[in-house]
Amino acid sequence: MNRKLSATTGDRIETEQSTLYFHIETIEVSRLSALAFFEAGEQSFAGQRFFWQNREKTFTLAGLGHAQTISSDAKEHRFDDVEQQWKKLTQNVVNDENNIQPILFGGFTFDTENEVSGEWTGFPEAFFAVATYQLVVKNDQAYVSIHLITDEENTTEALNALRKERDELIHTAQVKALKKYAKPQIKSSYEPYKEEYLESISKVTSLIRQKEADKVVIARSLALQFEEQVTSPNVLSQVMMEQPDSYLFGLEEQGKLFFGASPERLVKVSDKYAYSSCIAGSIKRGKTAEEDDLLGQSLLNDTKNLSEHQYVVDMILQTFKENCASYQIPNAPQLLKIRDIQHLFTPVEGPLKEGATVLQLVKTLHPTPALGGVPRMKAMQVIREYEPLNRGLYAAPIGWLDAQGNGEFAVAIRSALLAKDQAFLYAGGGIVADSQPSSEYDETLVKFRPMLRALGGQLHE
Ligand SMILES: C=C(O[C@H]1C=CC=C(C(=O)O)[C@@H]1O)C(=O)O
Ligand SMILES: [Mg+2]
Repeated sequence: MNRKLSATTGDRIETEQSTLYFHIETIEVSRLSALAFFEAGEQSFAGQRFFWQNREKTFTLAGLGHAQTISSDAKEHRFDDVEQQWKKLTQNVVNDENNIQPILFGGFTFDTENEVSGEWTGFPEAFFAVATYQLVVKNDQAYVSIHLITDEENTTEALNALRKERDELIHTAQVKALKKYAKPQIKSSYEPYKEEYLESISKVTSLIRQKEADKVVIARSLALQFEEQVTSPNVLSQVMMEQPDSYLFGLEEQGKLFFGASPERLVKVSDKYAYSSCIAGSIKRGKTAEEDDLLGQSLLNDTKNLSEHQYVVDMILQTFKENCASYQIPNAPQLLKIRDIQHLFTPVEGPLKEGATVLQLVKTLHPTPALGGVPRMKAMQVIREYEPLNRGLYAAPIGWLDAQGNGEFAVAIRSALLAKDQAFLYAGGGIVADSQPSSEYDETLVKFRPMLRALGGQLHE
């Protein structure tokens, strides 16, 4: 039985031009798979959906349709712009008894100065949405909210139509459940600018040896052509089955799906307490438990990887020192093992100072030296000069926030852009003074694996 939890009569939103009303109605639903709900929107909402699950699998979010979108092309001010627009929209939204409230989900681009055209052309520098139908699954409870933002005062008819559609979506998700998808069939694949990439690693390494920068992350892409168009629920269901220890995300925009399985938290804020993770330095998984352990031990003692890692720790720690009343950080990295790769990992946490918000932390942290480099501005210039790629949303913050100041952003790595019958996969690595082109190339192959497997690719050793 679905239980009605709460409904608002329409919170007023005063803007310069008009008065808007934000209607929210939430029901609790027994048994609902978030991915089946996402799939139920295939007919009516393809292109206007999102999906998110945290690493711990304790919070899952699916959104169908756009009650409102917030986008920004305000360059480096895009973080503030999104924050202000969201504050305005939720100025009168109050918390309901189960702490279910409207969520804003979306992502930022990696670099607003990148003008390389290609698969990302048309994407705004920040793109966020409040779903018309929002599903939140937490503590094993599922909640579906209707969001209606309108300037009409009389909304009885519109709300009734939305309720009817909501019930159909829930019914479809519960009765049909999730399809068993066959893996996509790849017709061909190629590695754009492979030679340029290898050359860029040598050049960037020599720049670093000449002390022009300390560390720069260089990325590349892998392009796939499929036999047929591939759908969003198909790839998300593959990723969900195959990548249990990662953040899972999918965001539809411009007729494409940006999706991935990232191990890396940029920042989480929960009840004014902040968490981040320093993740940099990598080695493959072993074929046996013994080999895996040996590889892990060698990573923990490898000077090149430890130096890649330390730049990230120093920068994130600095941000926590500035924004938190106190902080906690272990004094040596530990191993983070995910299906295809092991990383050096150092968690950081602390209570936020007054006035620090999740989006302000995202703004300050992006890009960490795990994705950009040190010094930040110099590294960005080097990336623009040597990387023939537009990263789009790859390596950038993706996640959600609510009106109460809670939220979580992952770094969108181990990710790909699905464009109908094509996909573009992205991977990079931290270049430091003693980097070698061939081993950096091999590291990107390992980092392509999660998305390549989900997309039906052959995984070579
Ligand atoms: C840039 C990526 O990974 C970063 C995160 C963890 C480890 C990294 C490394 O060891 O190079 C990278 O800094 C990527 O996966 O595309
Ligand atoms: Mg590396």
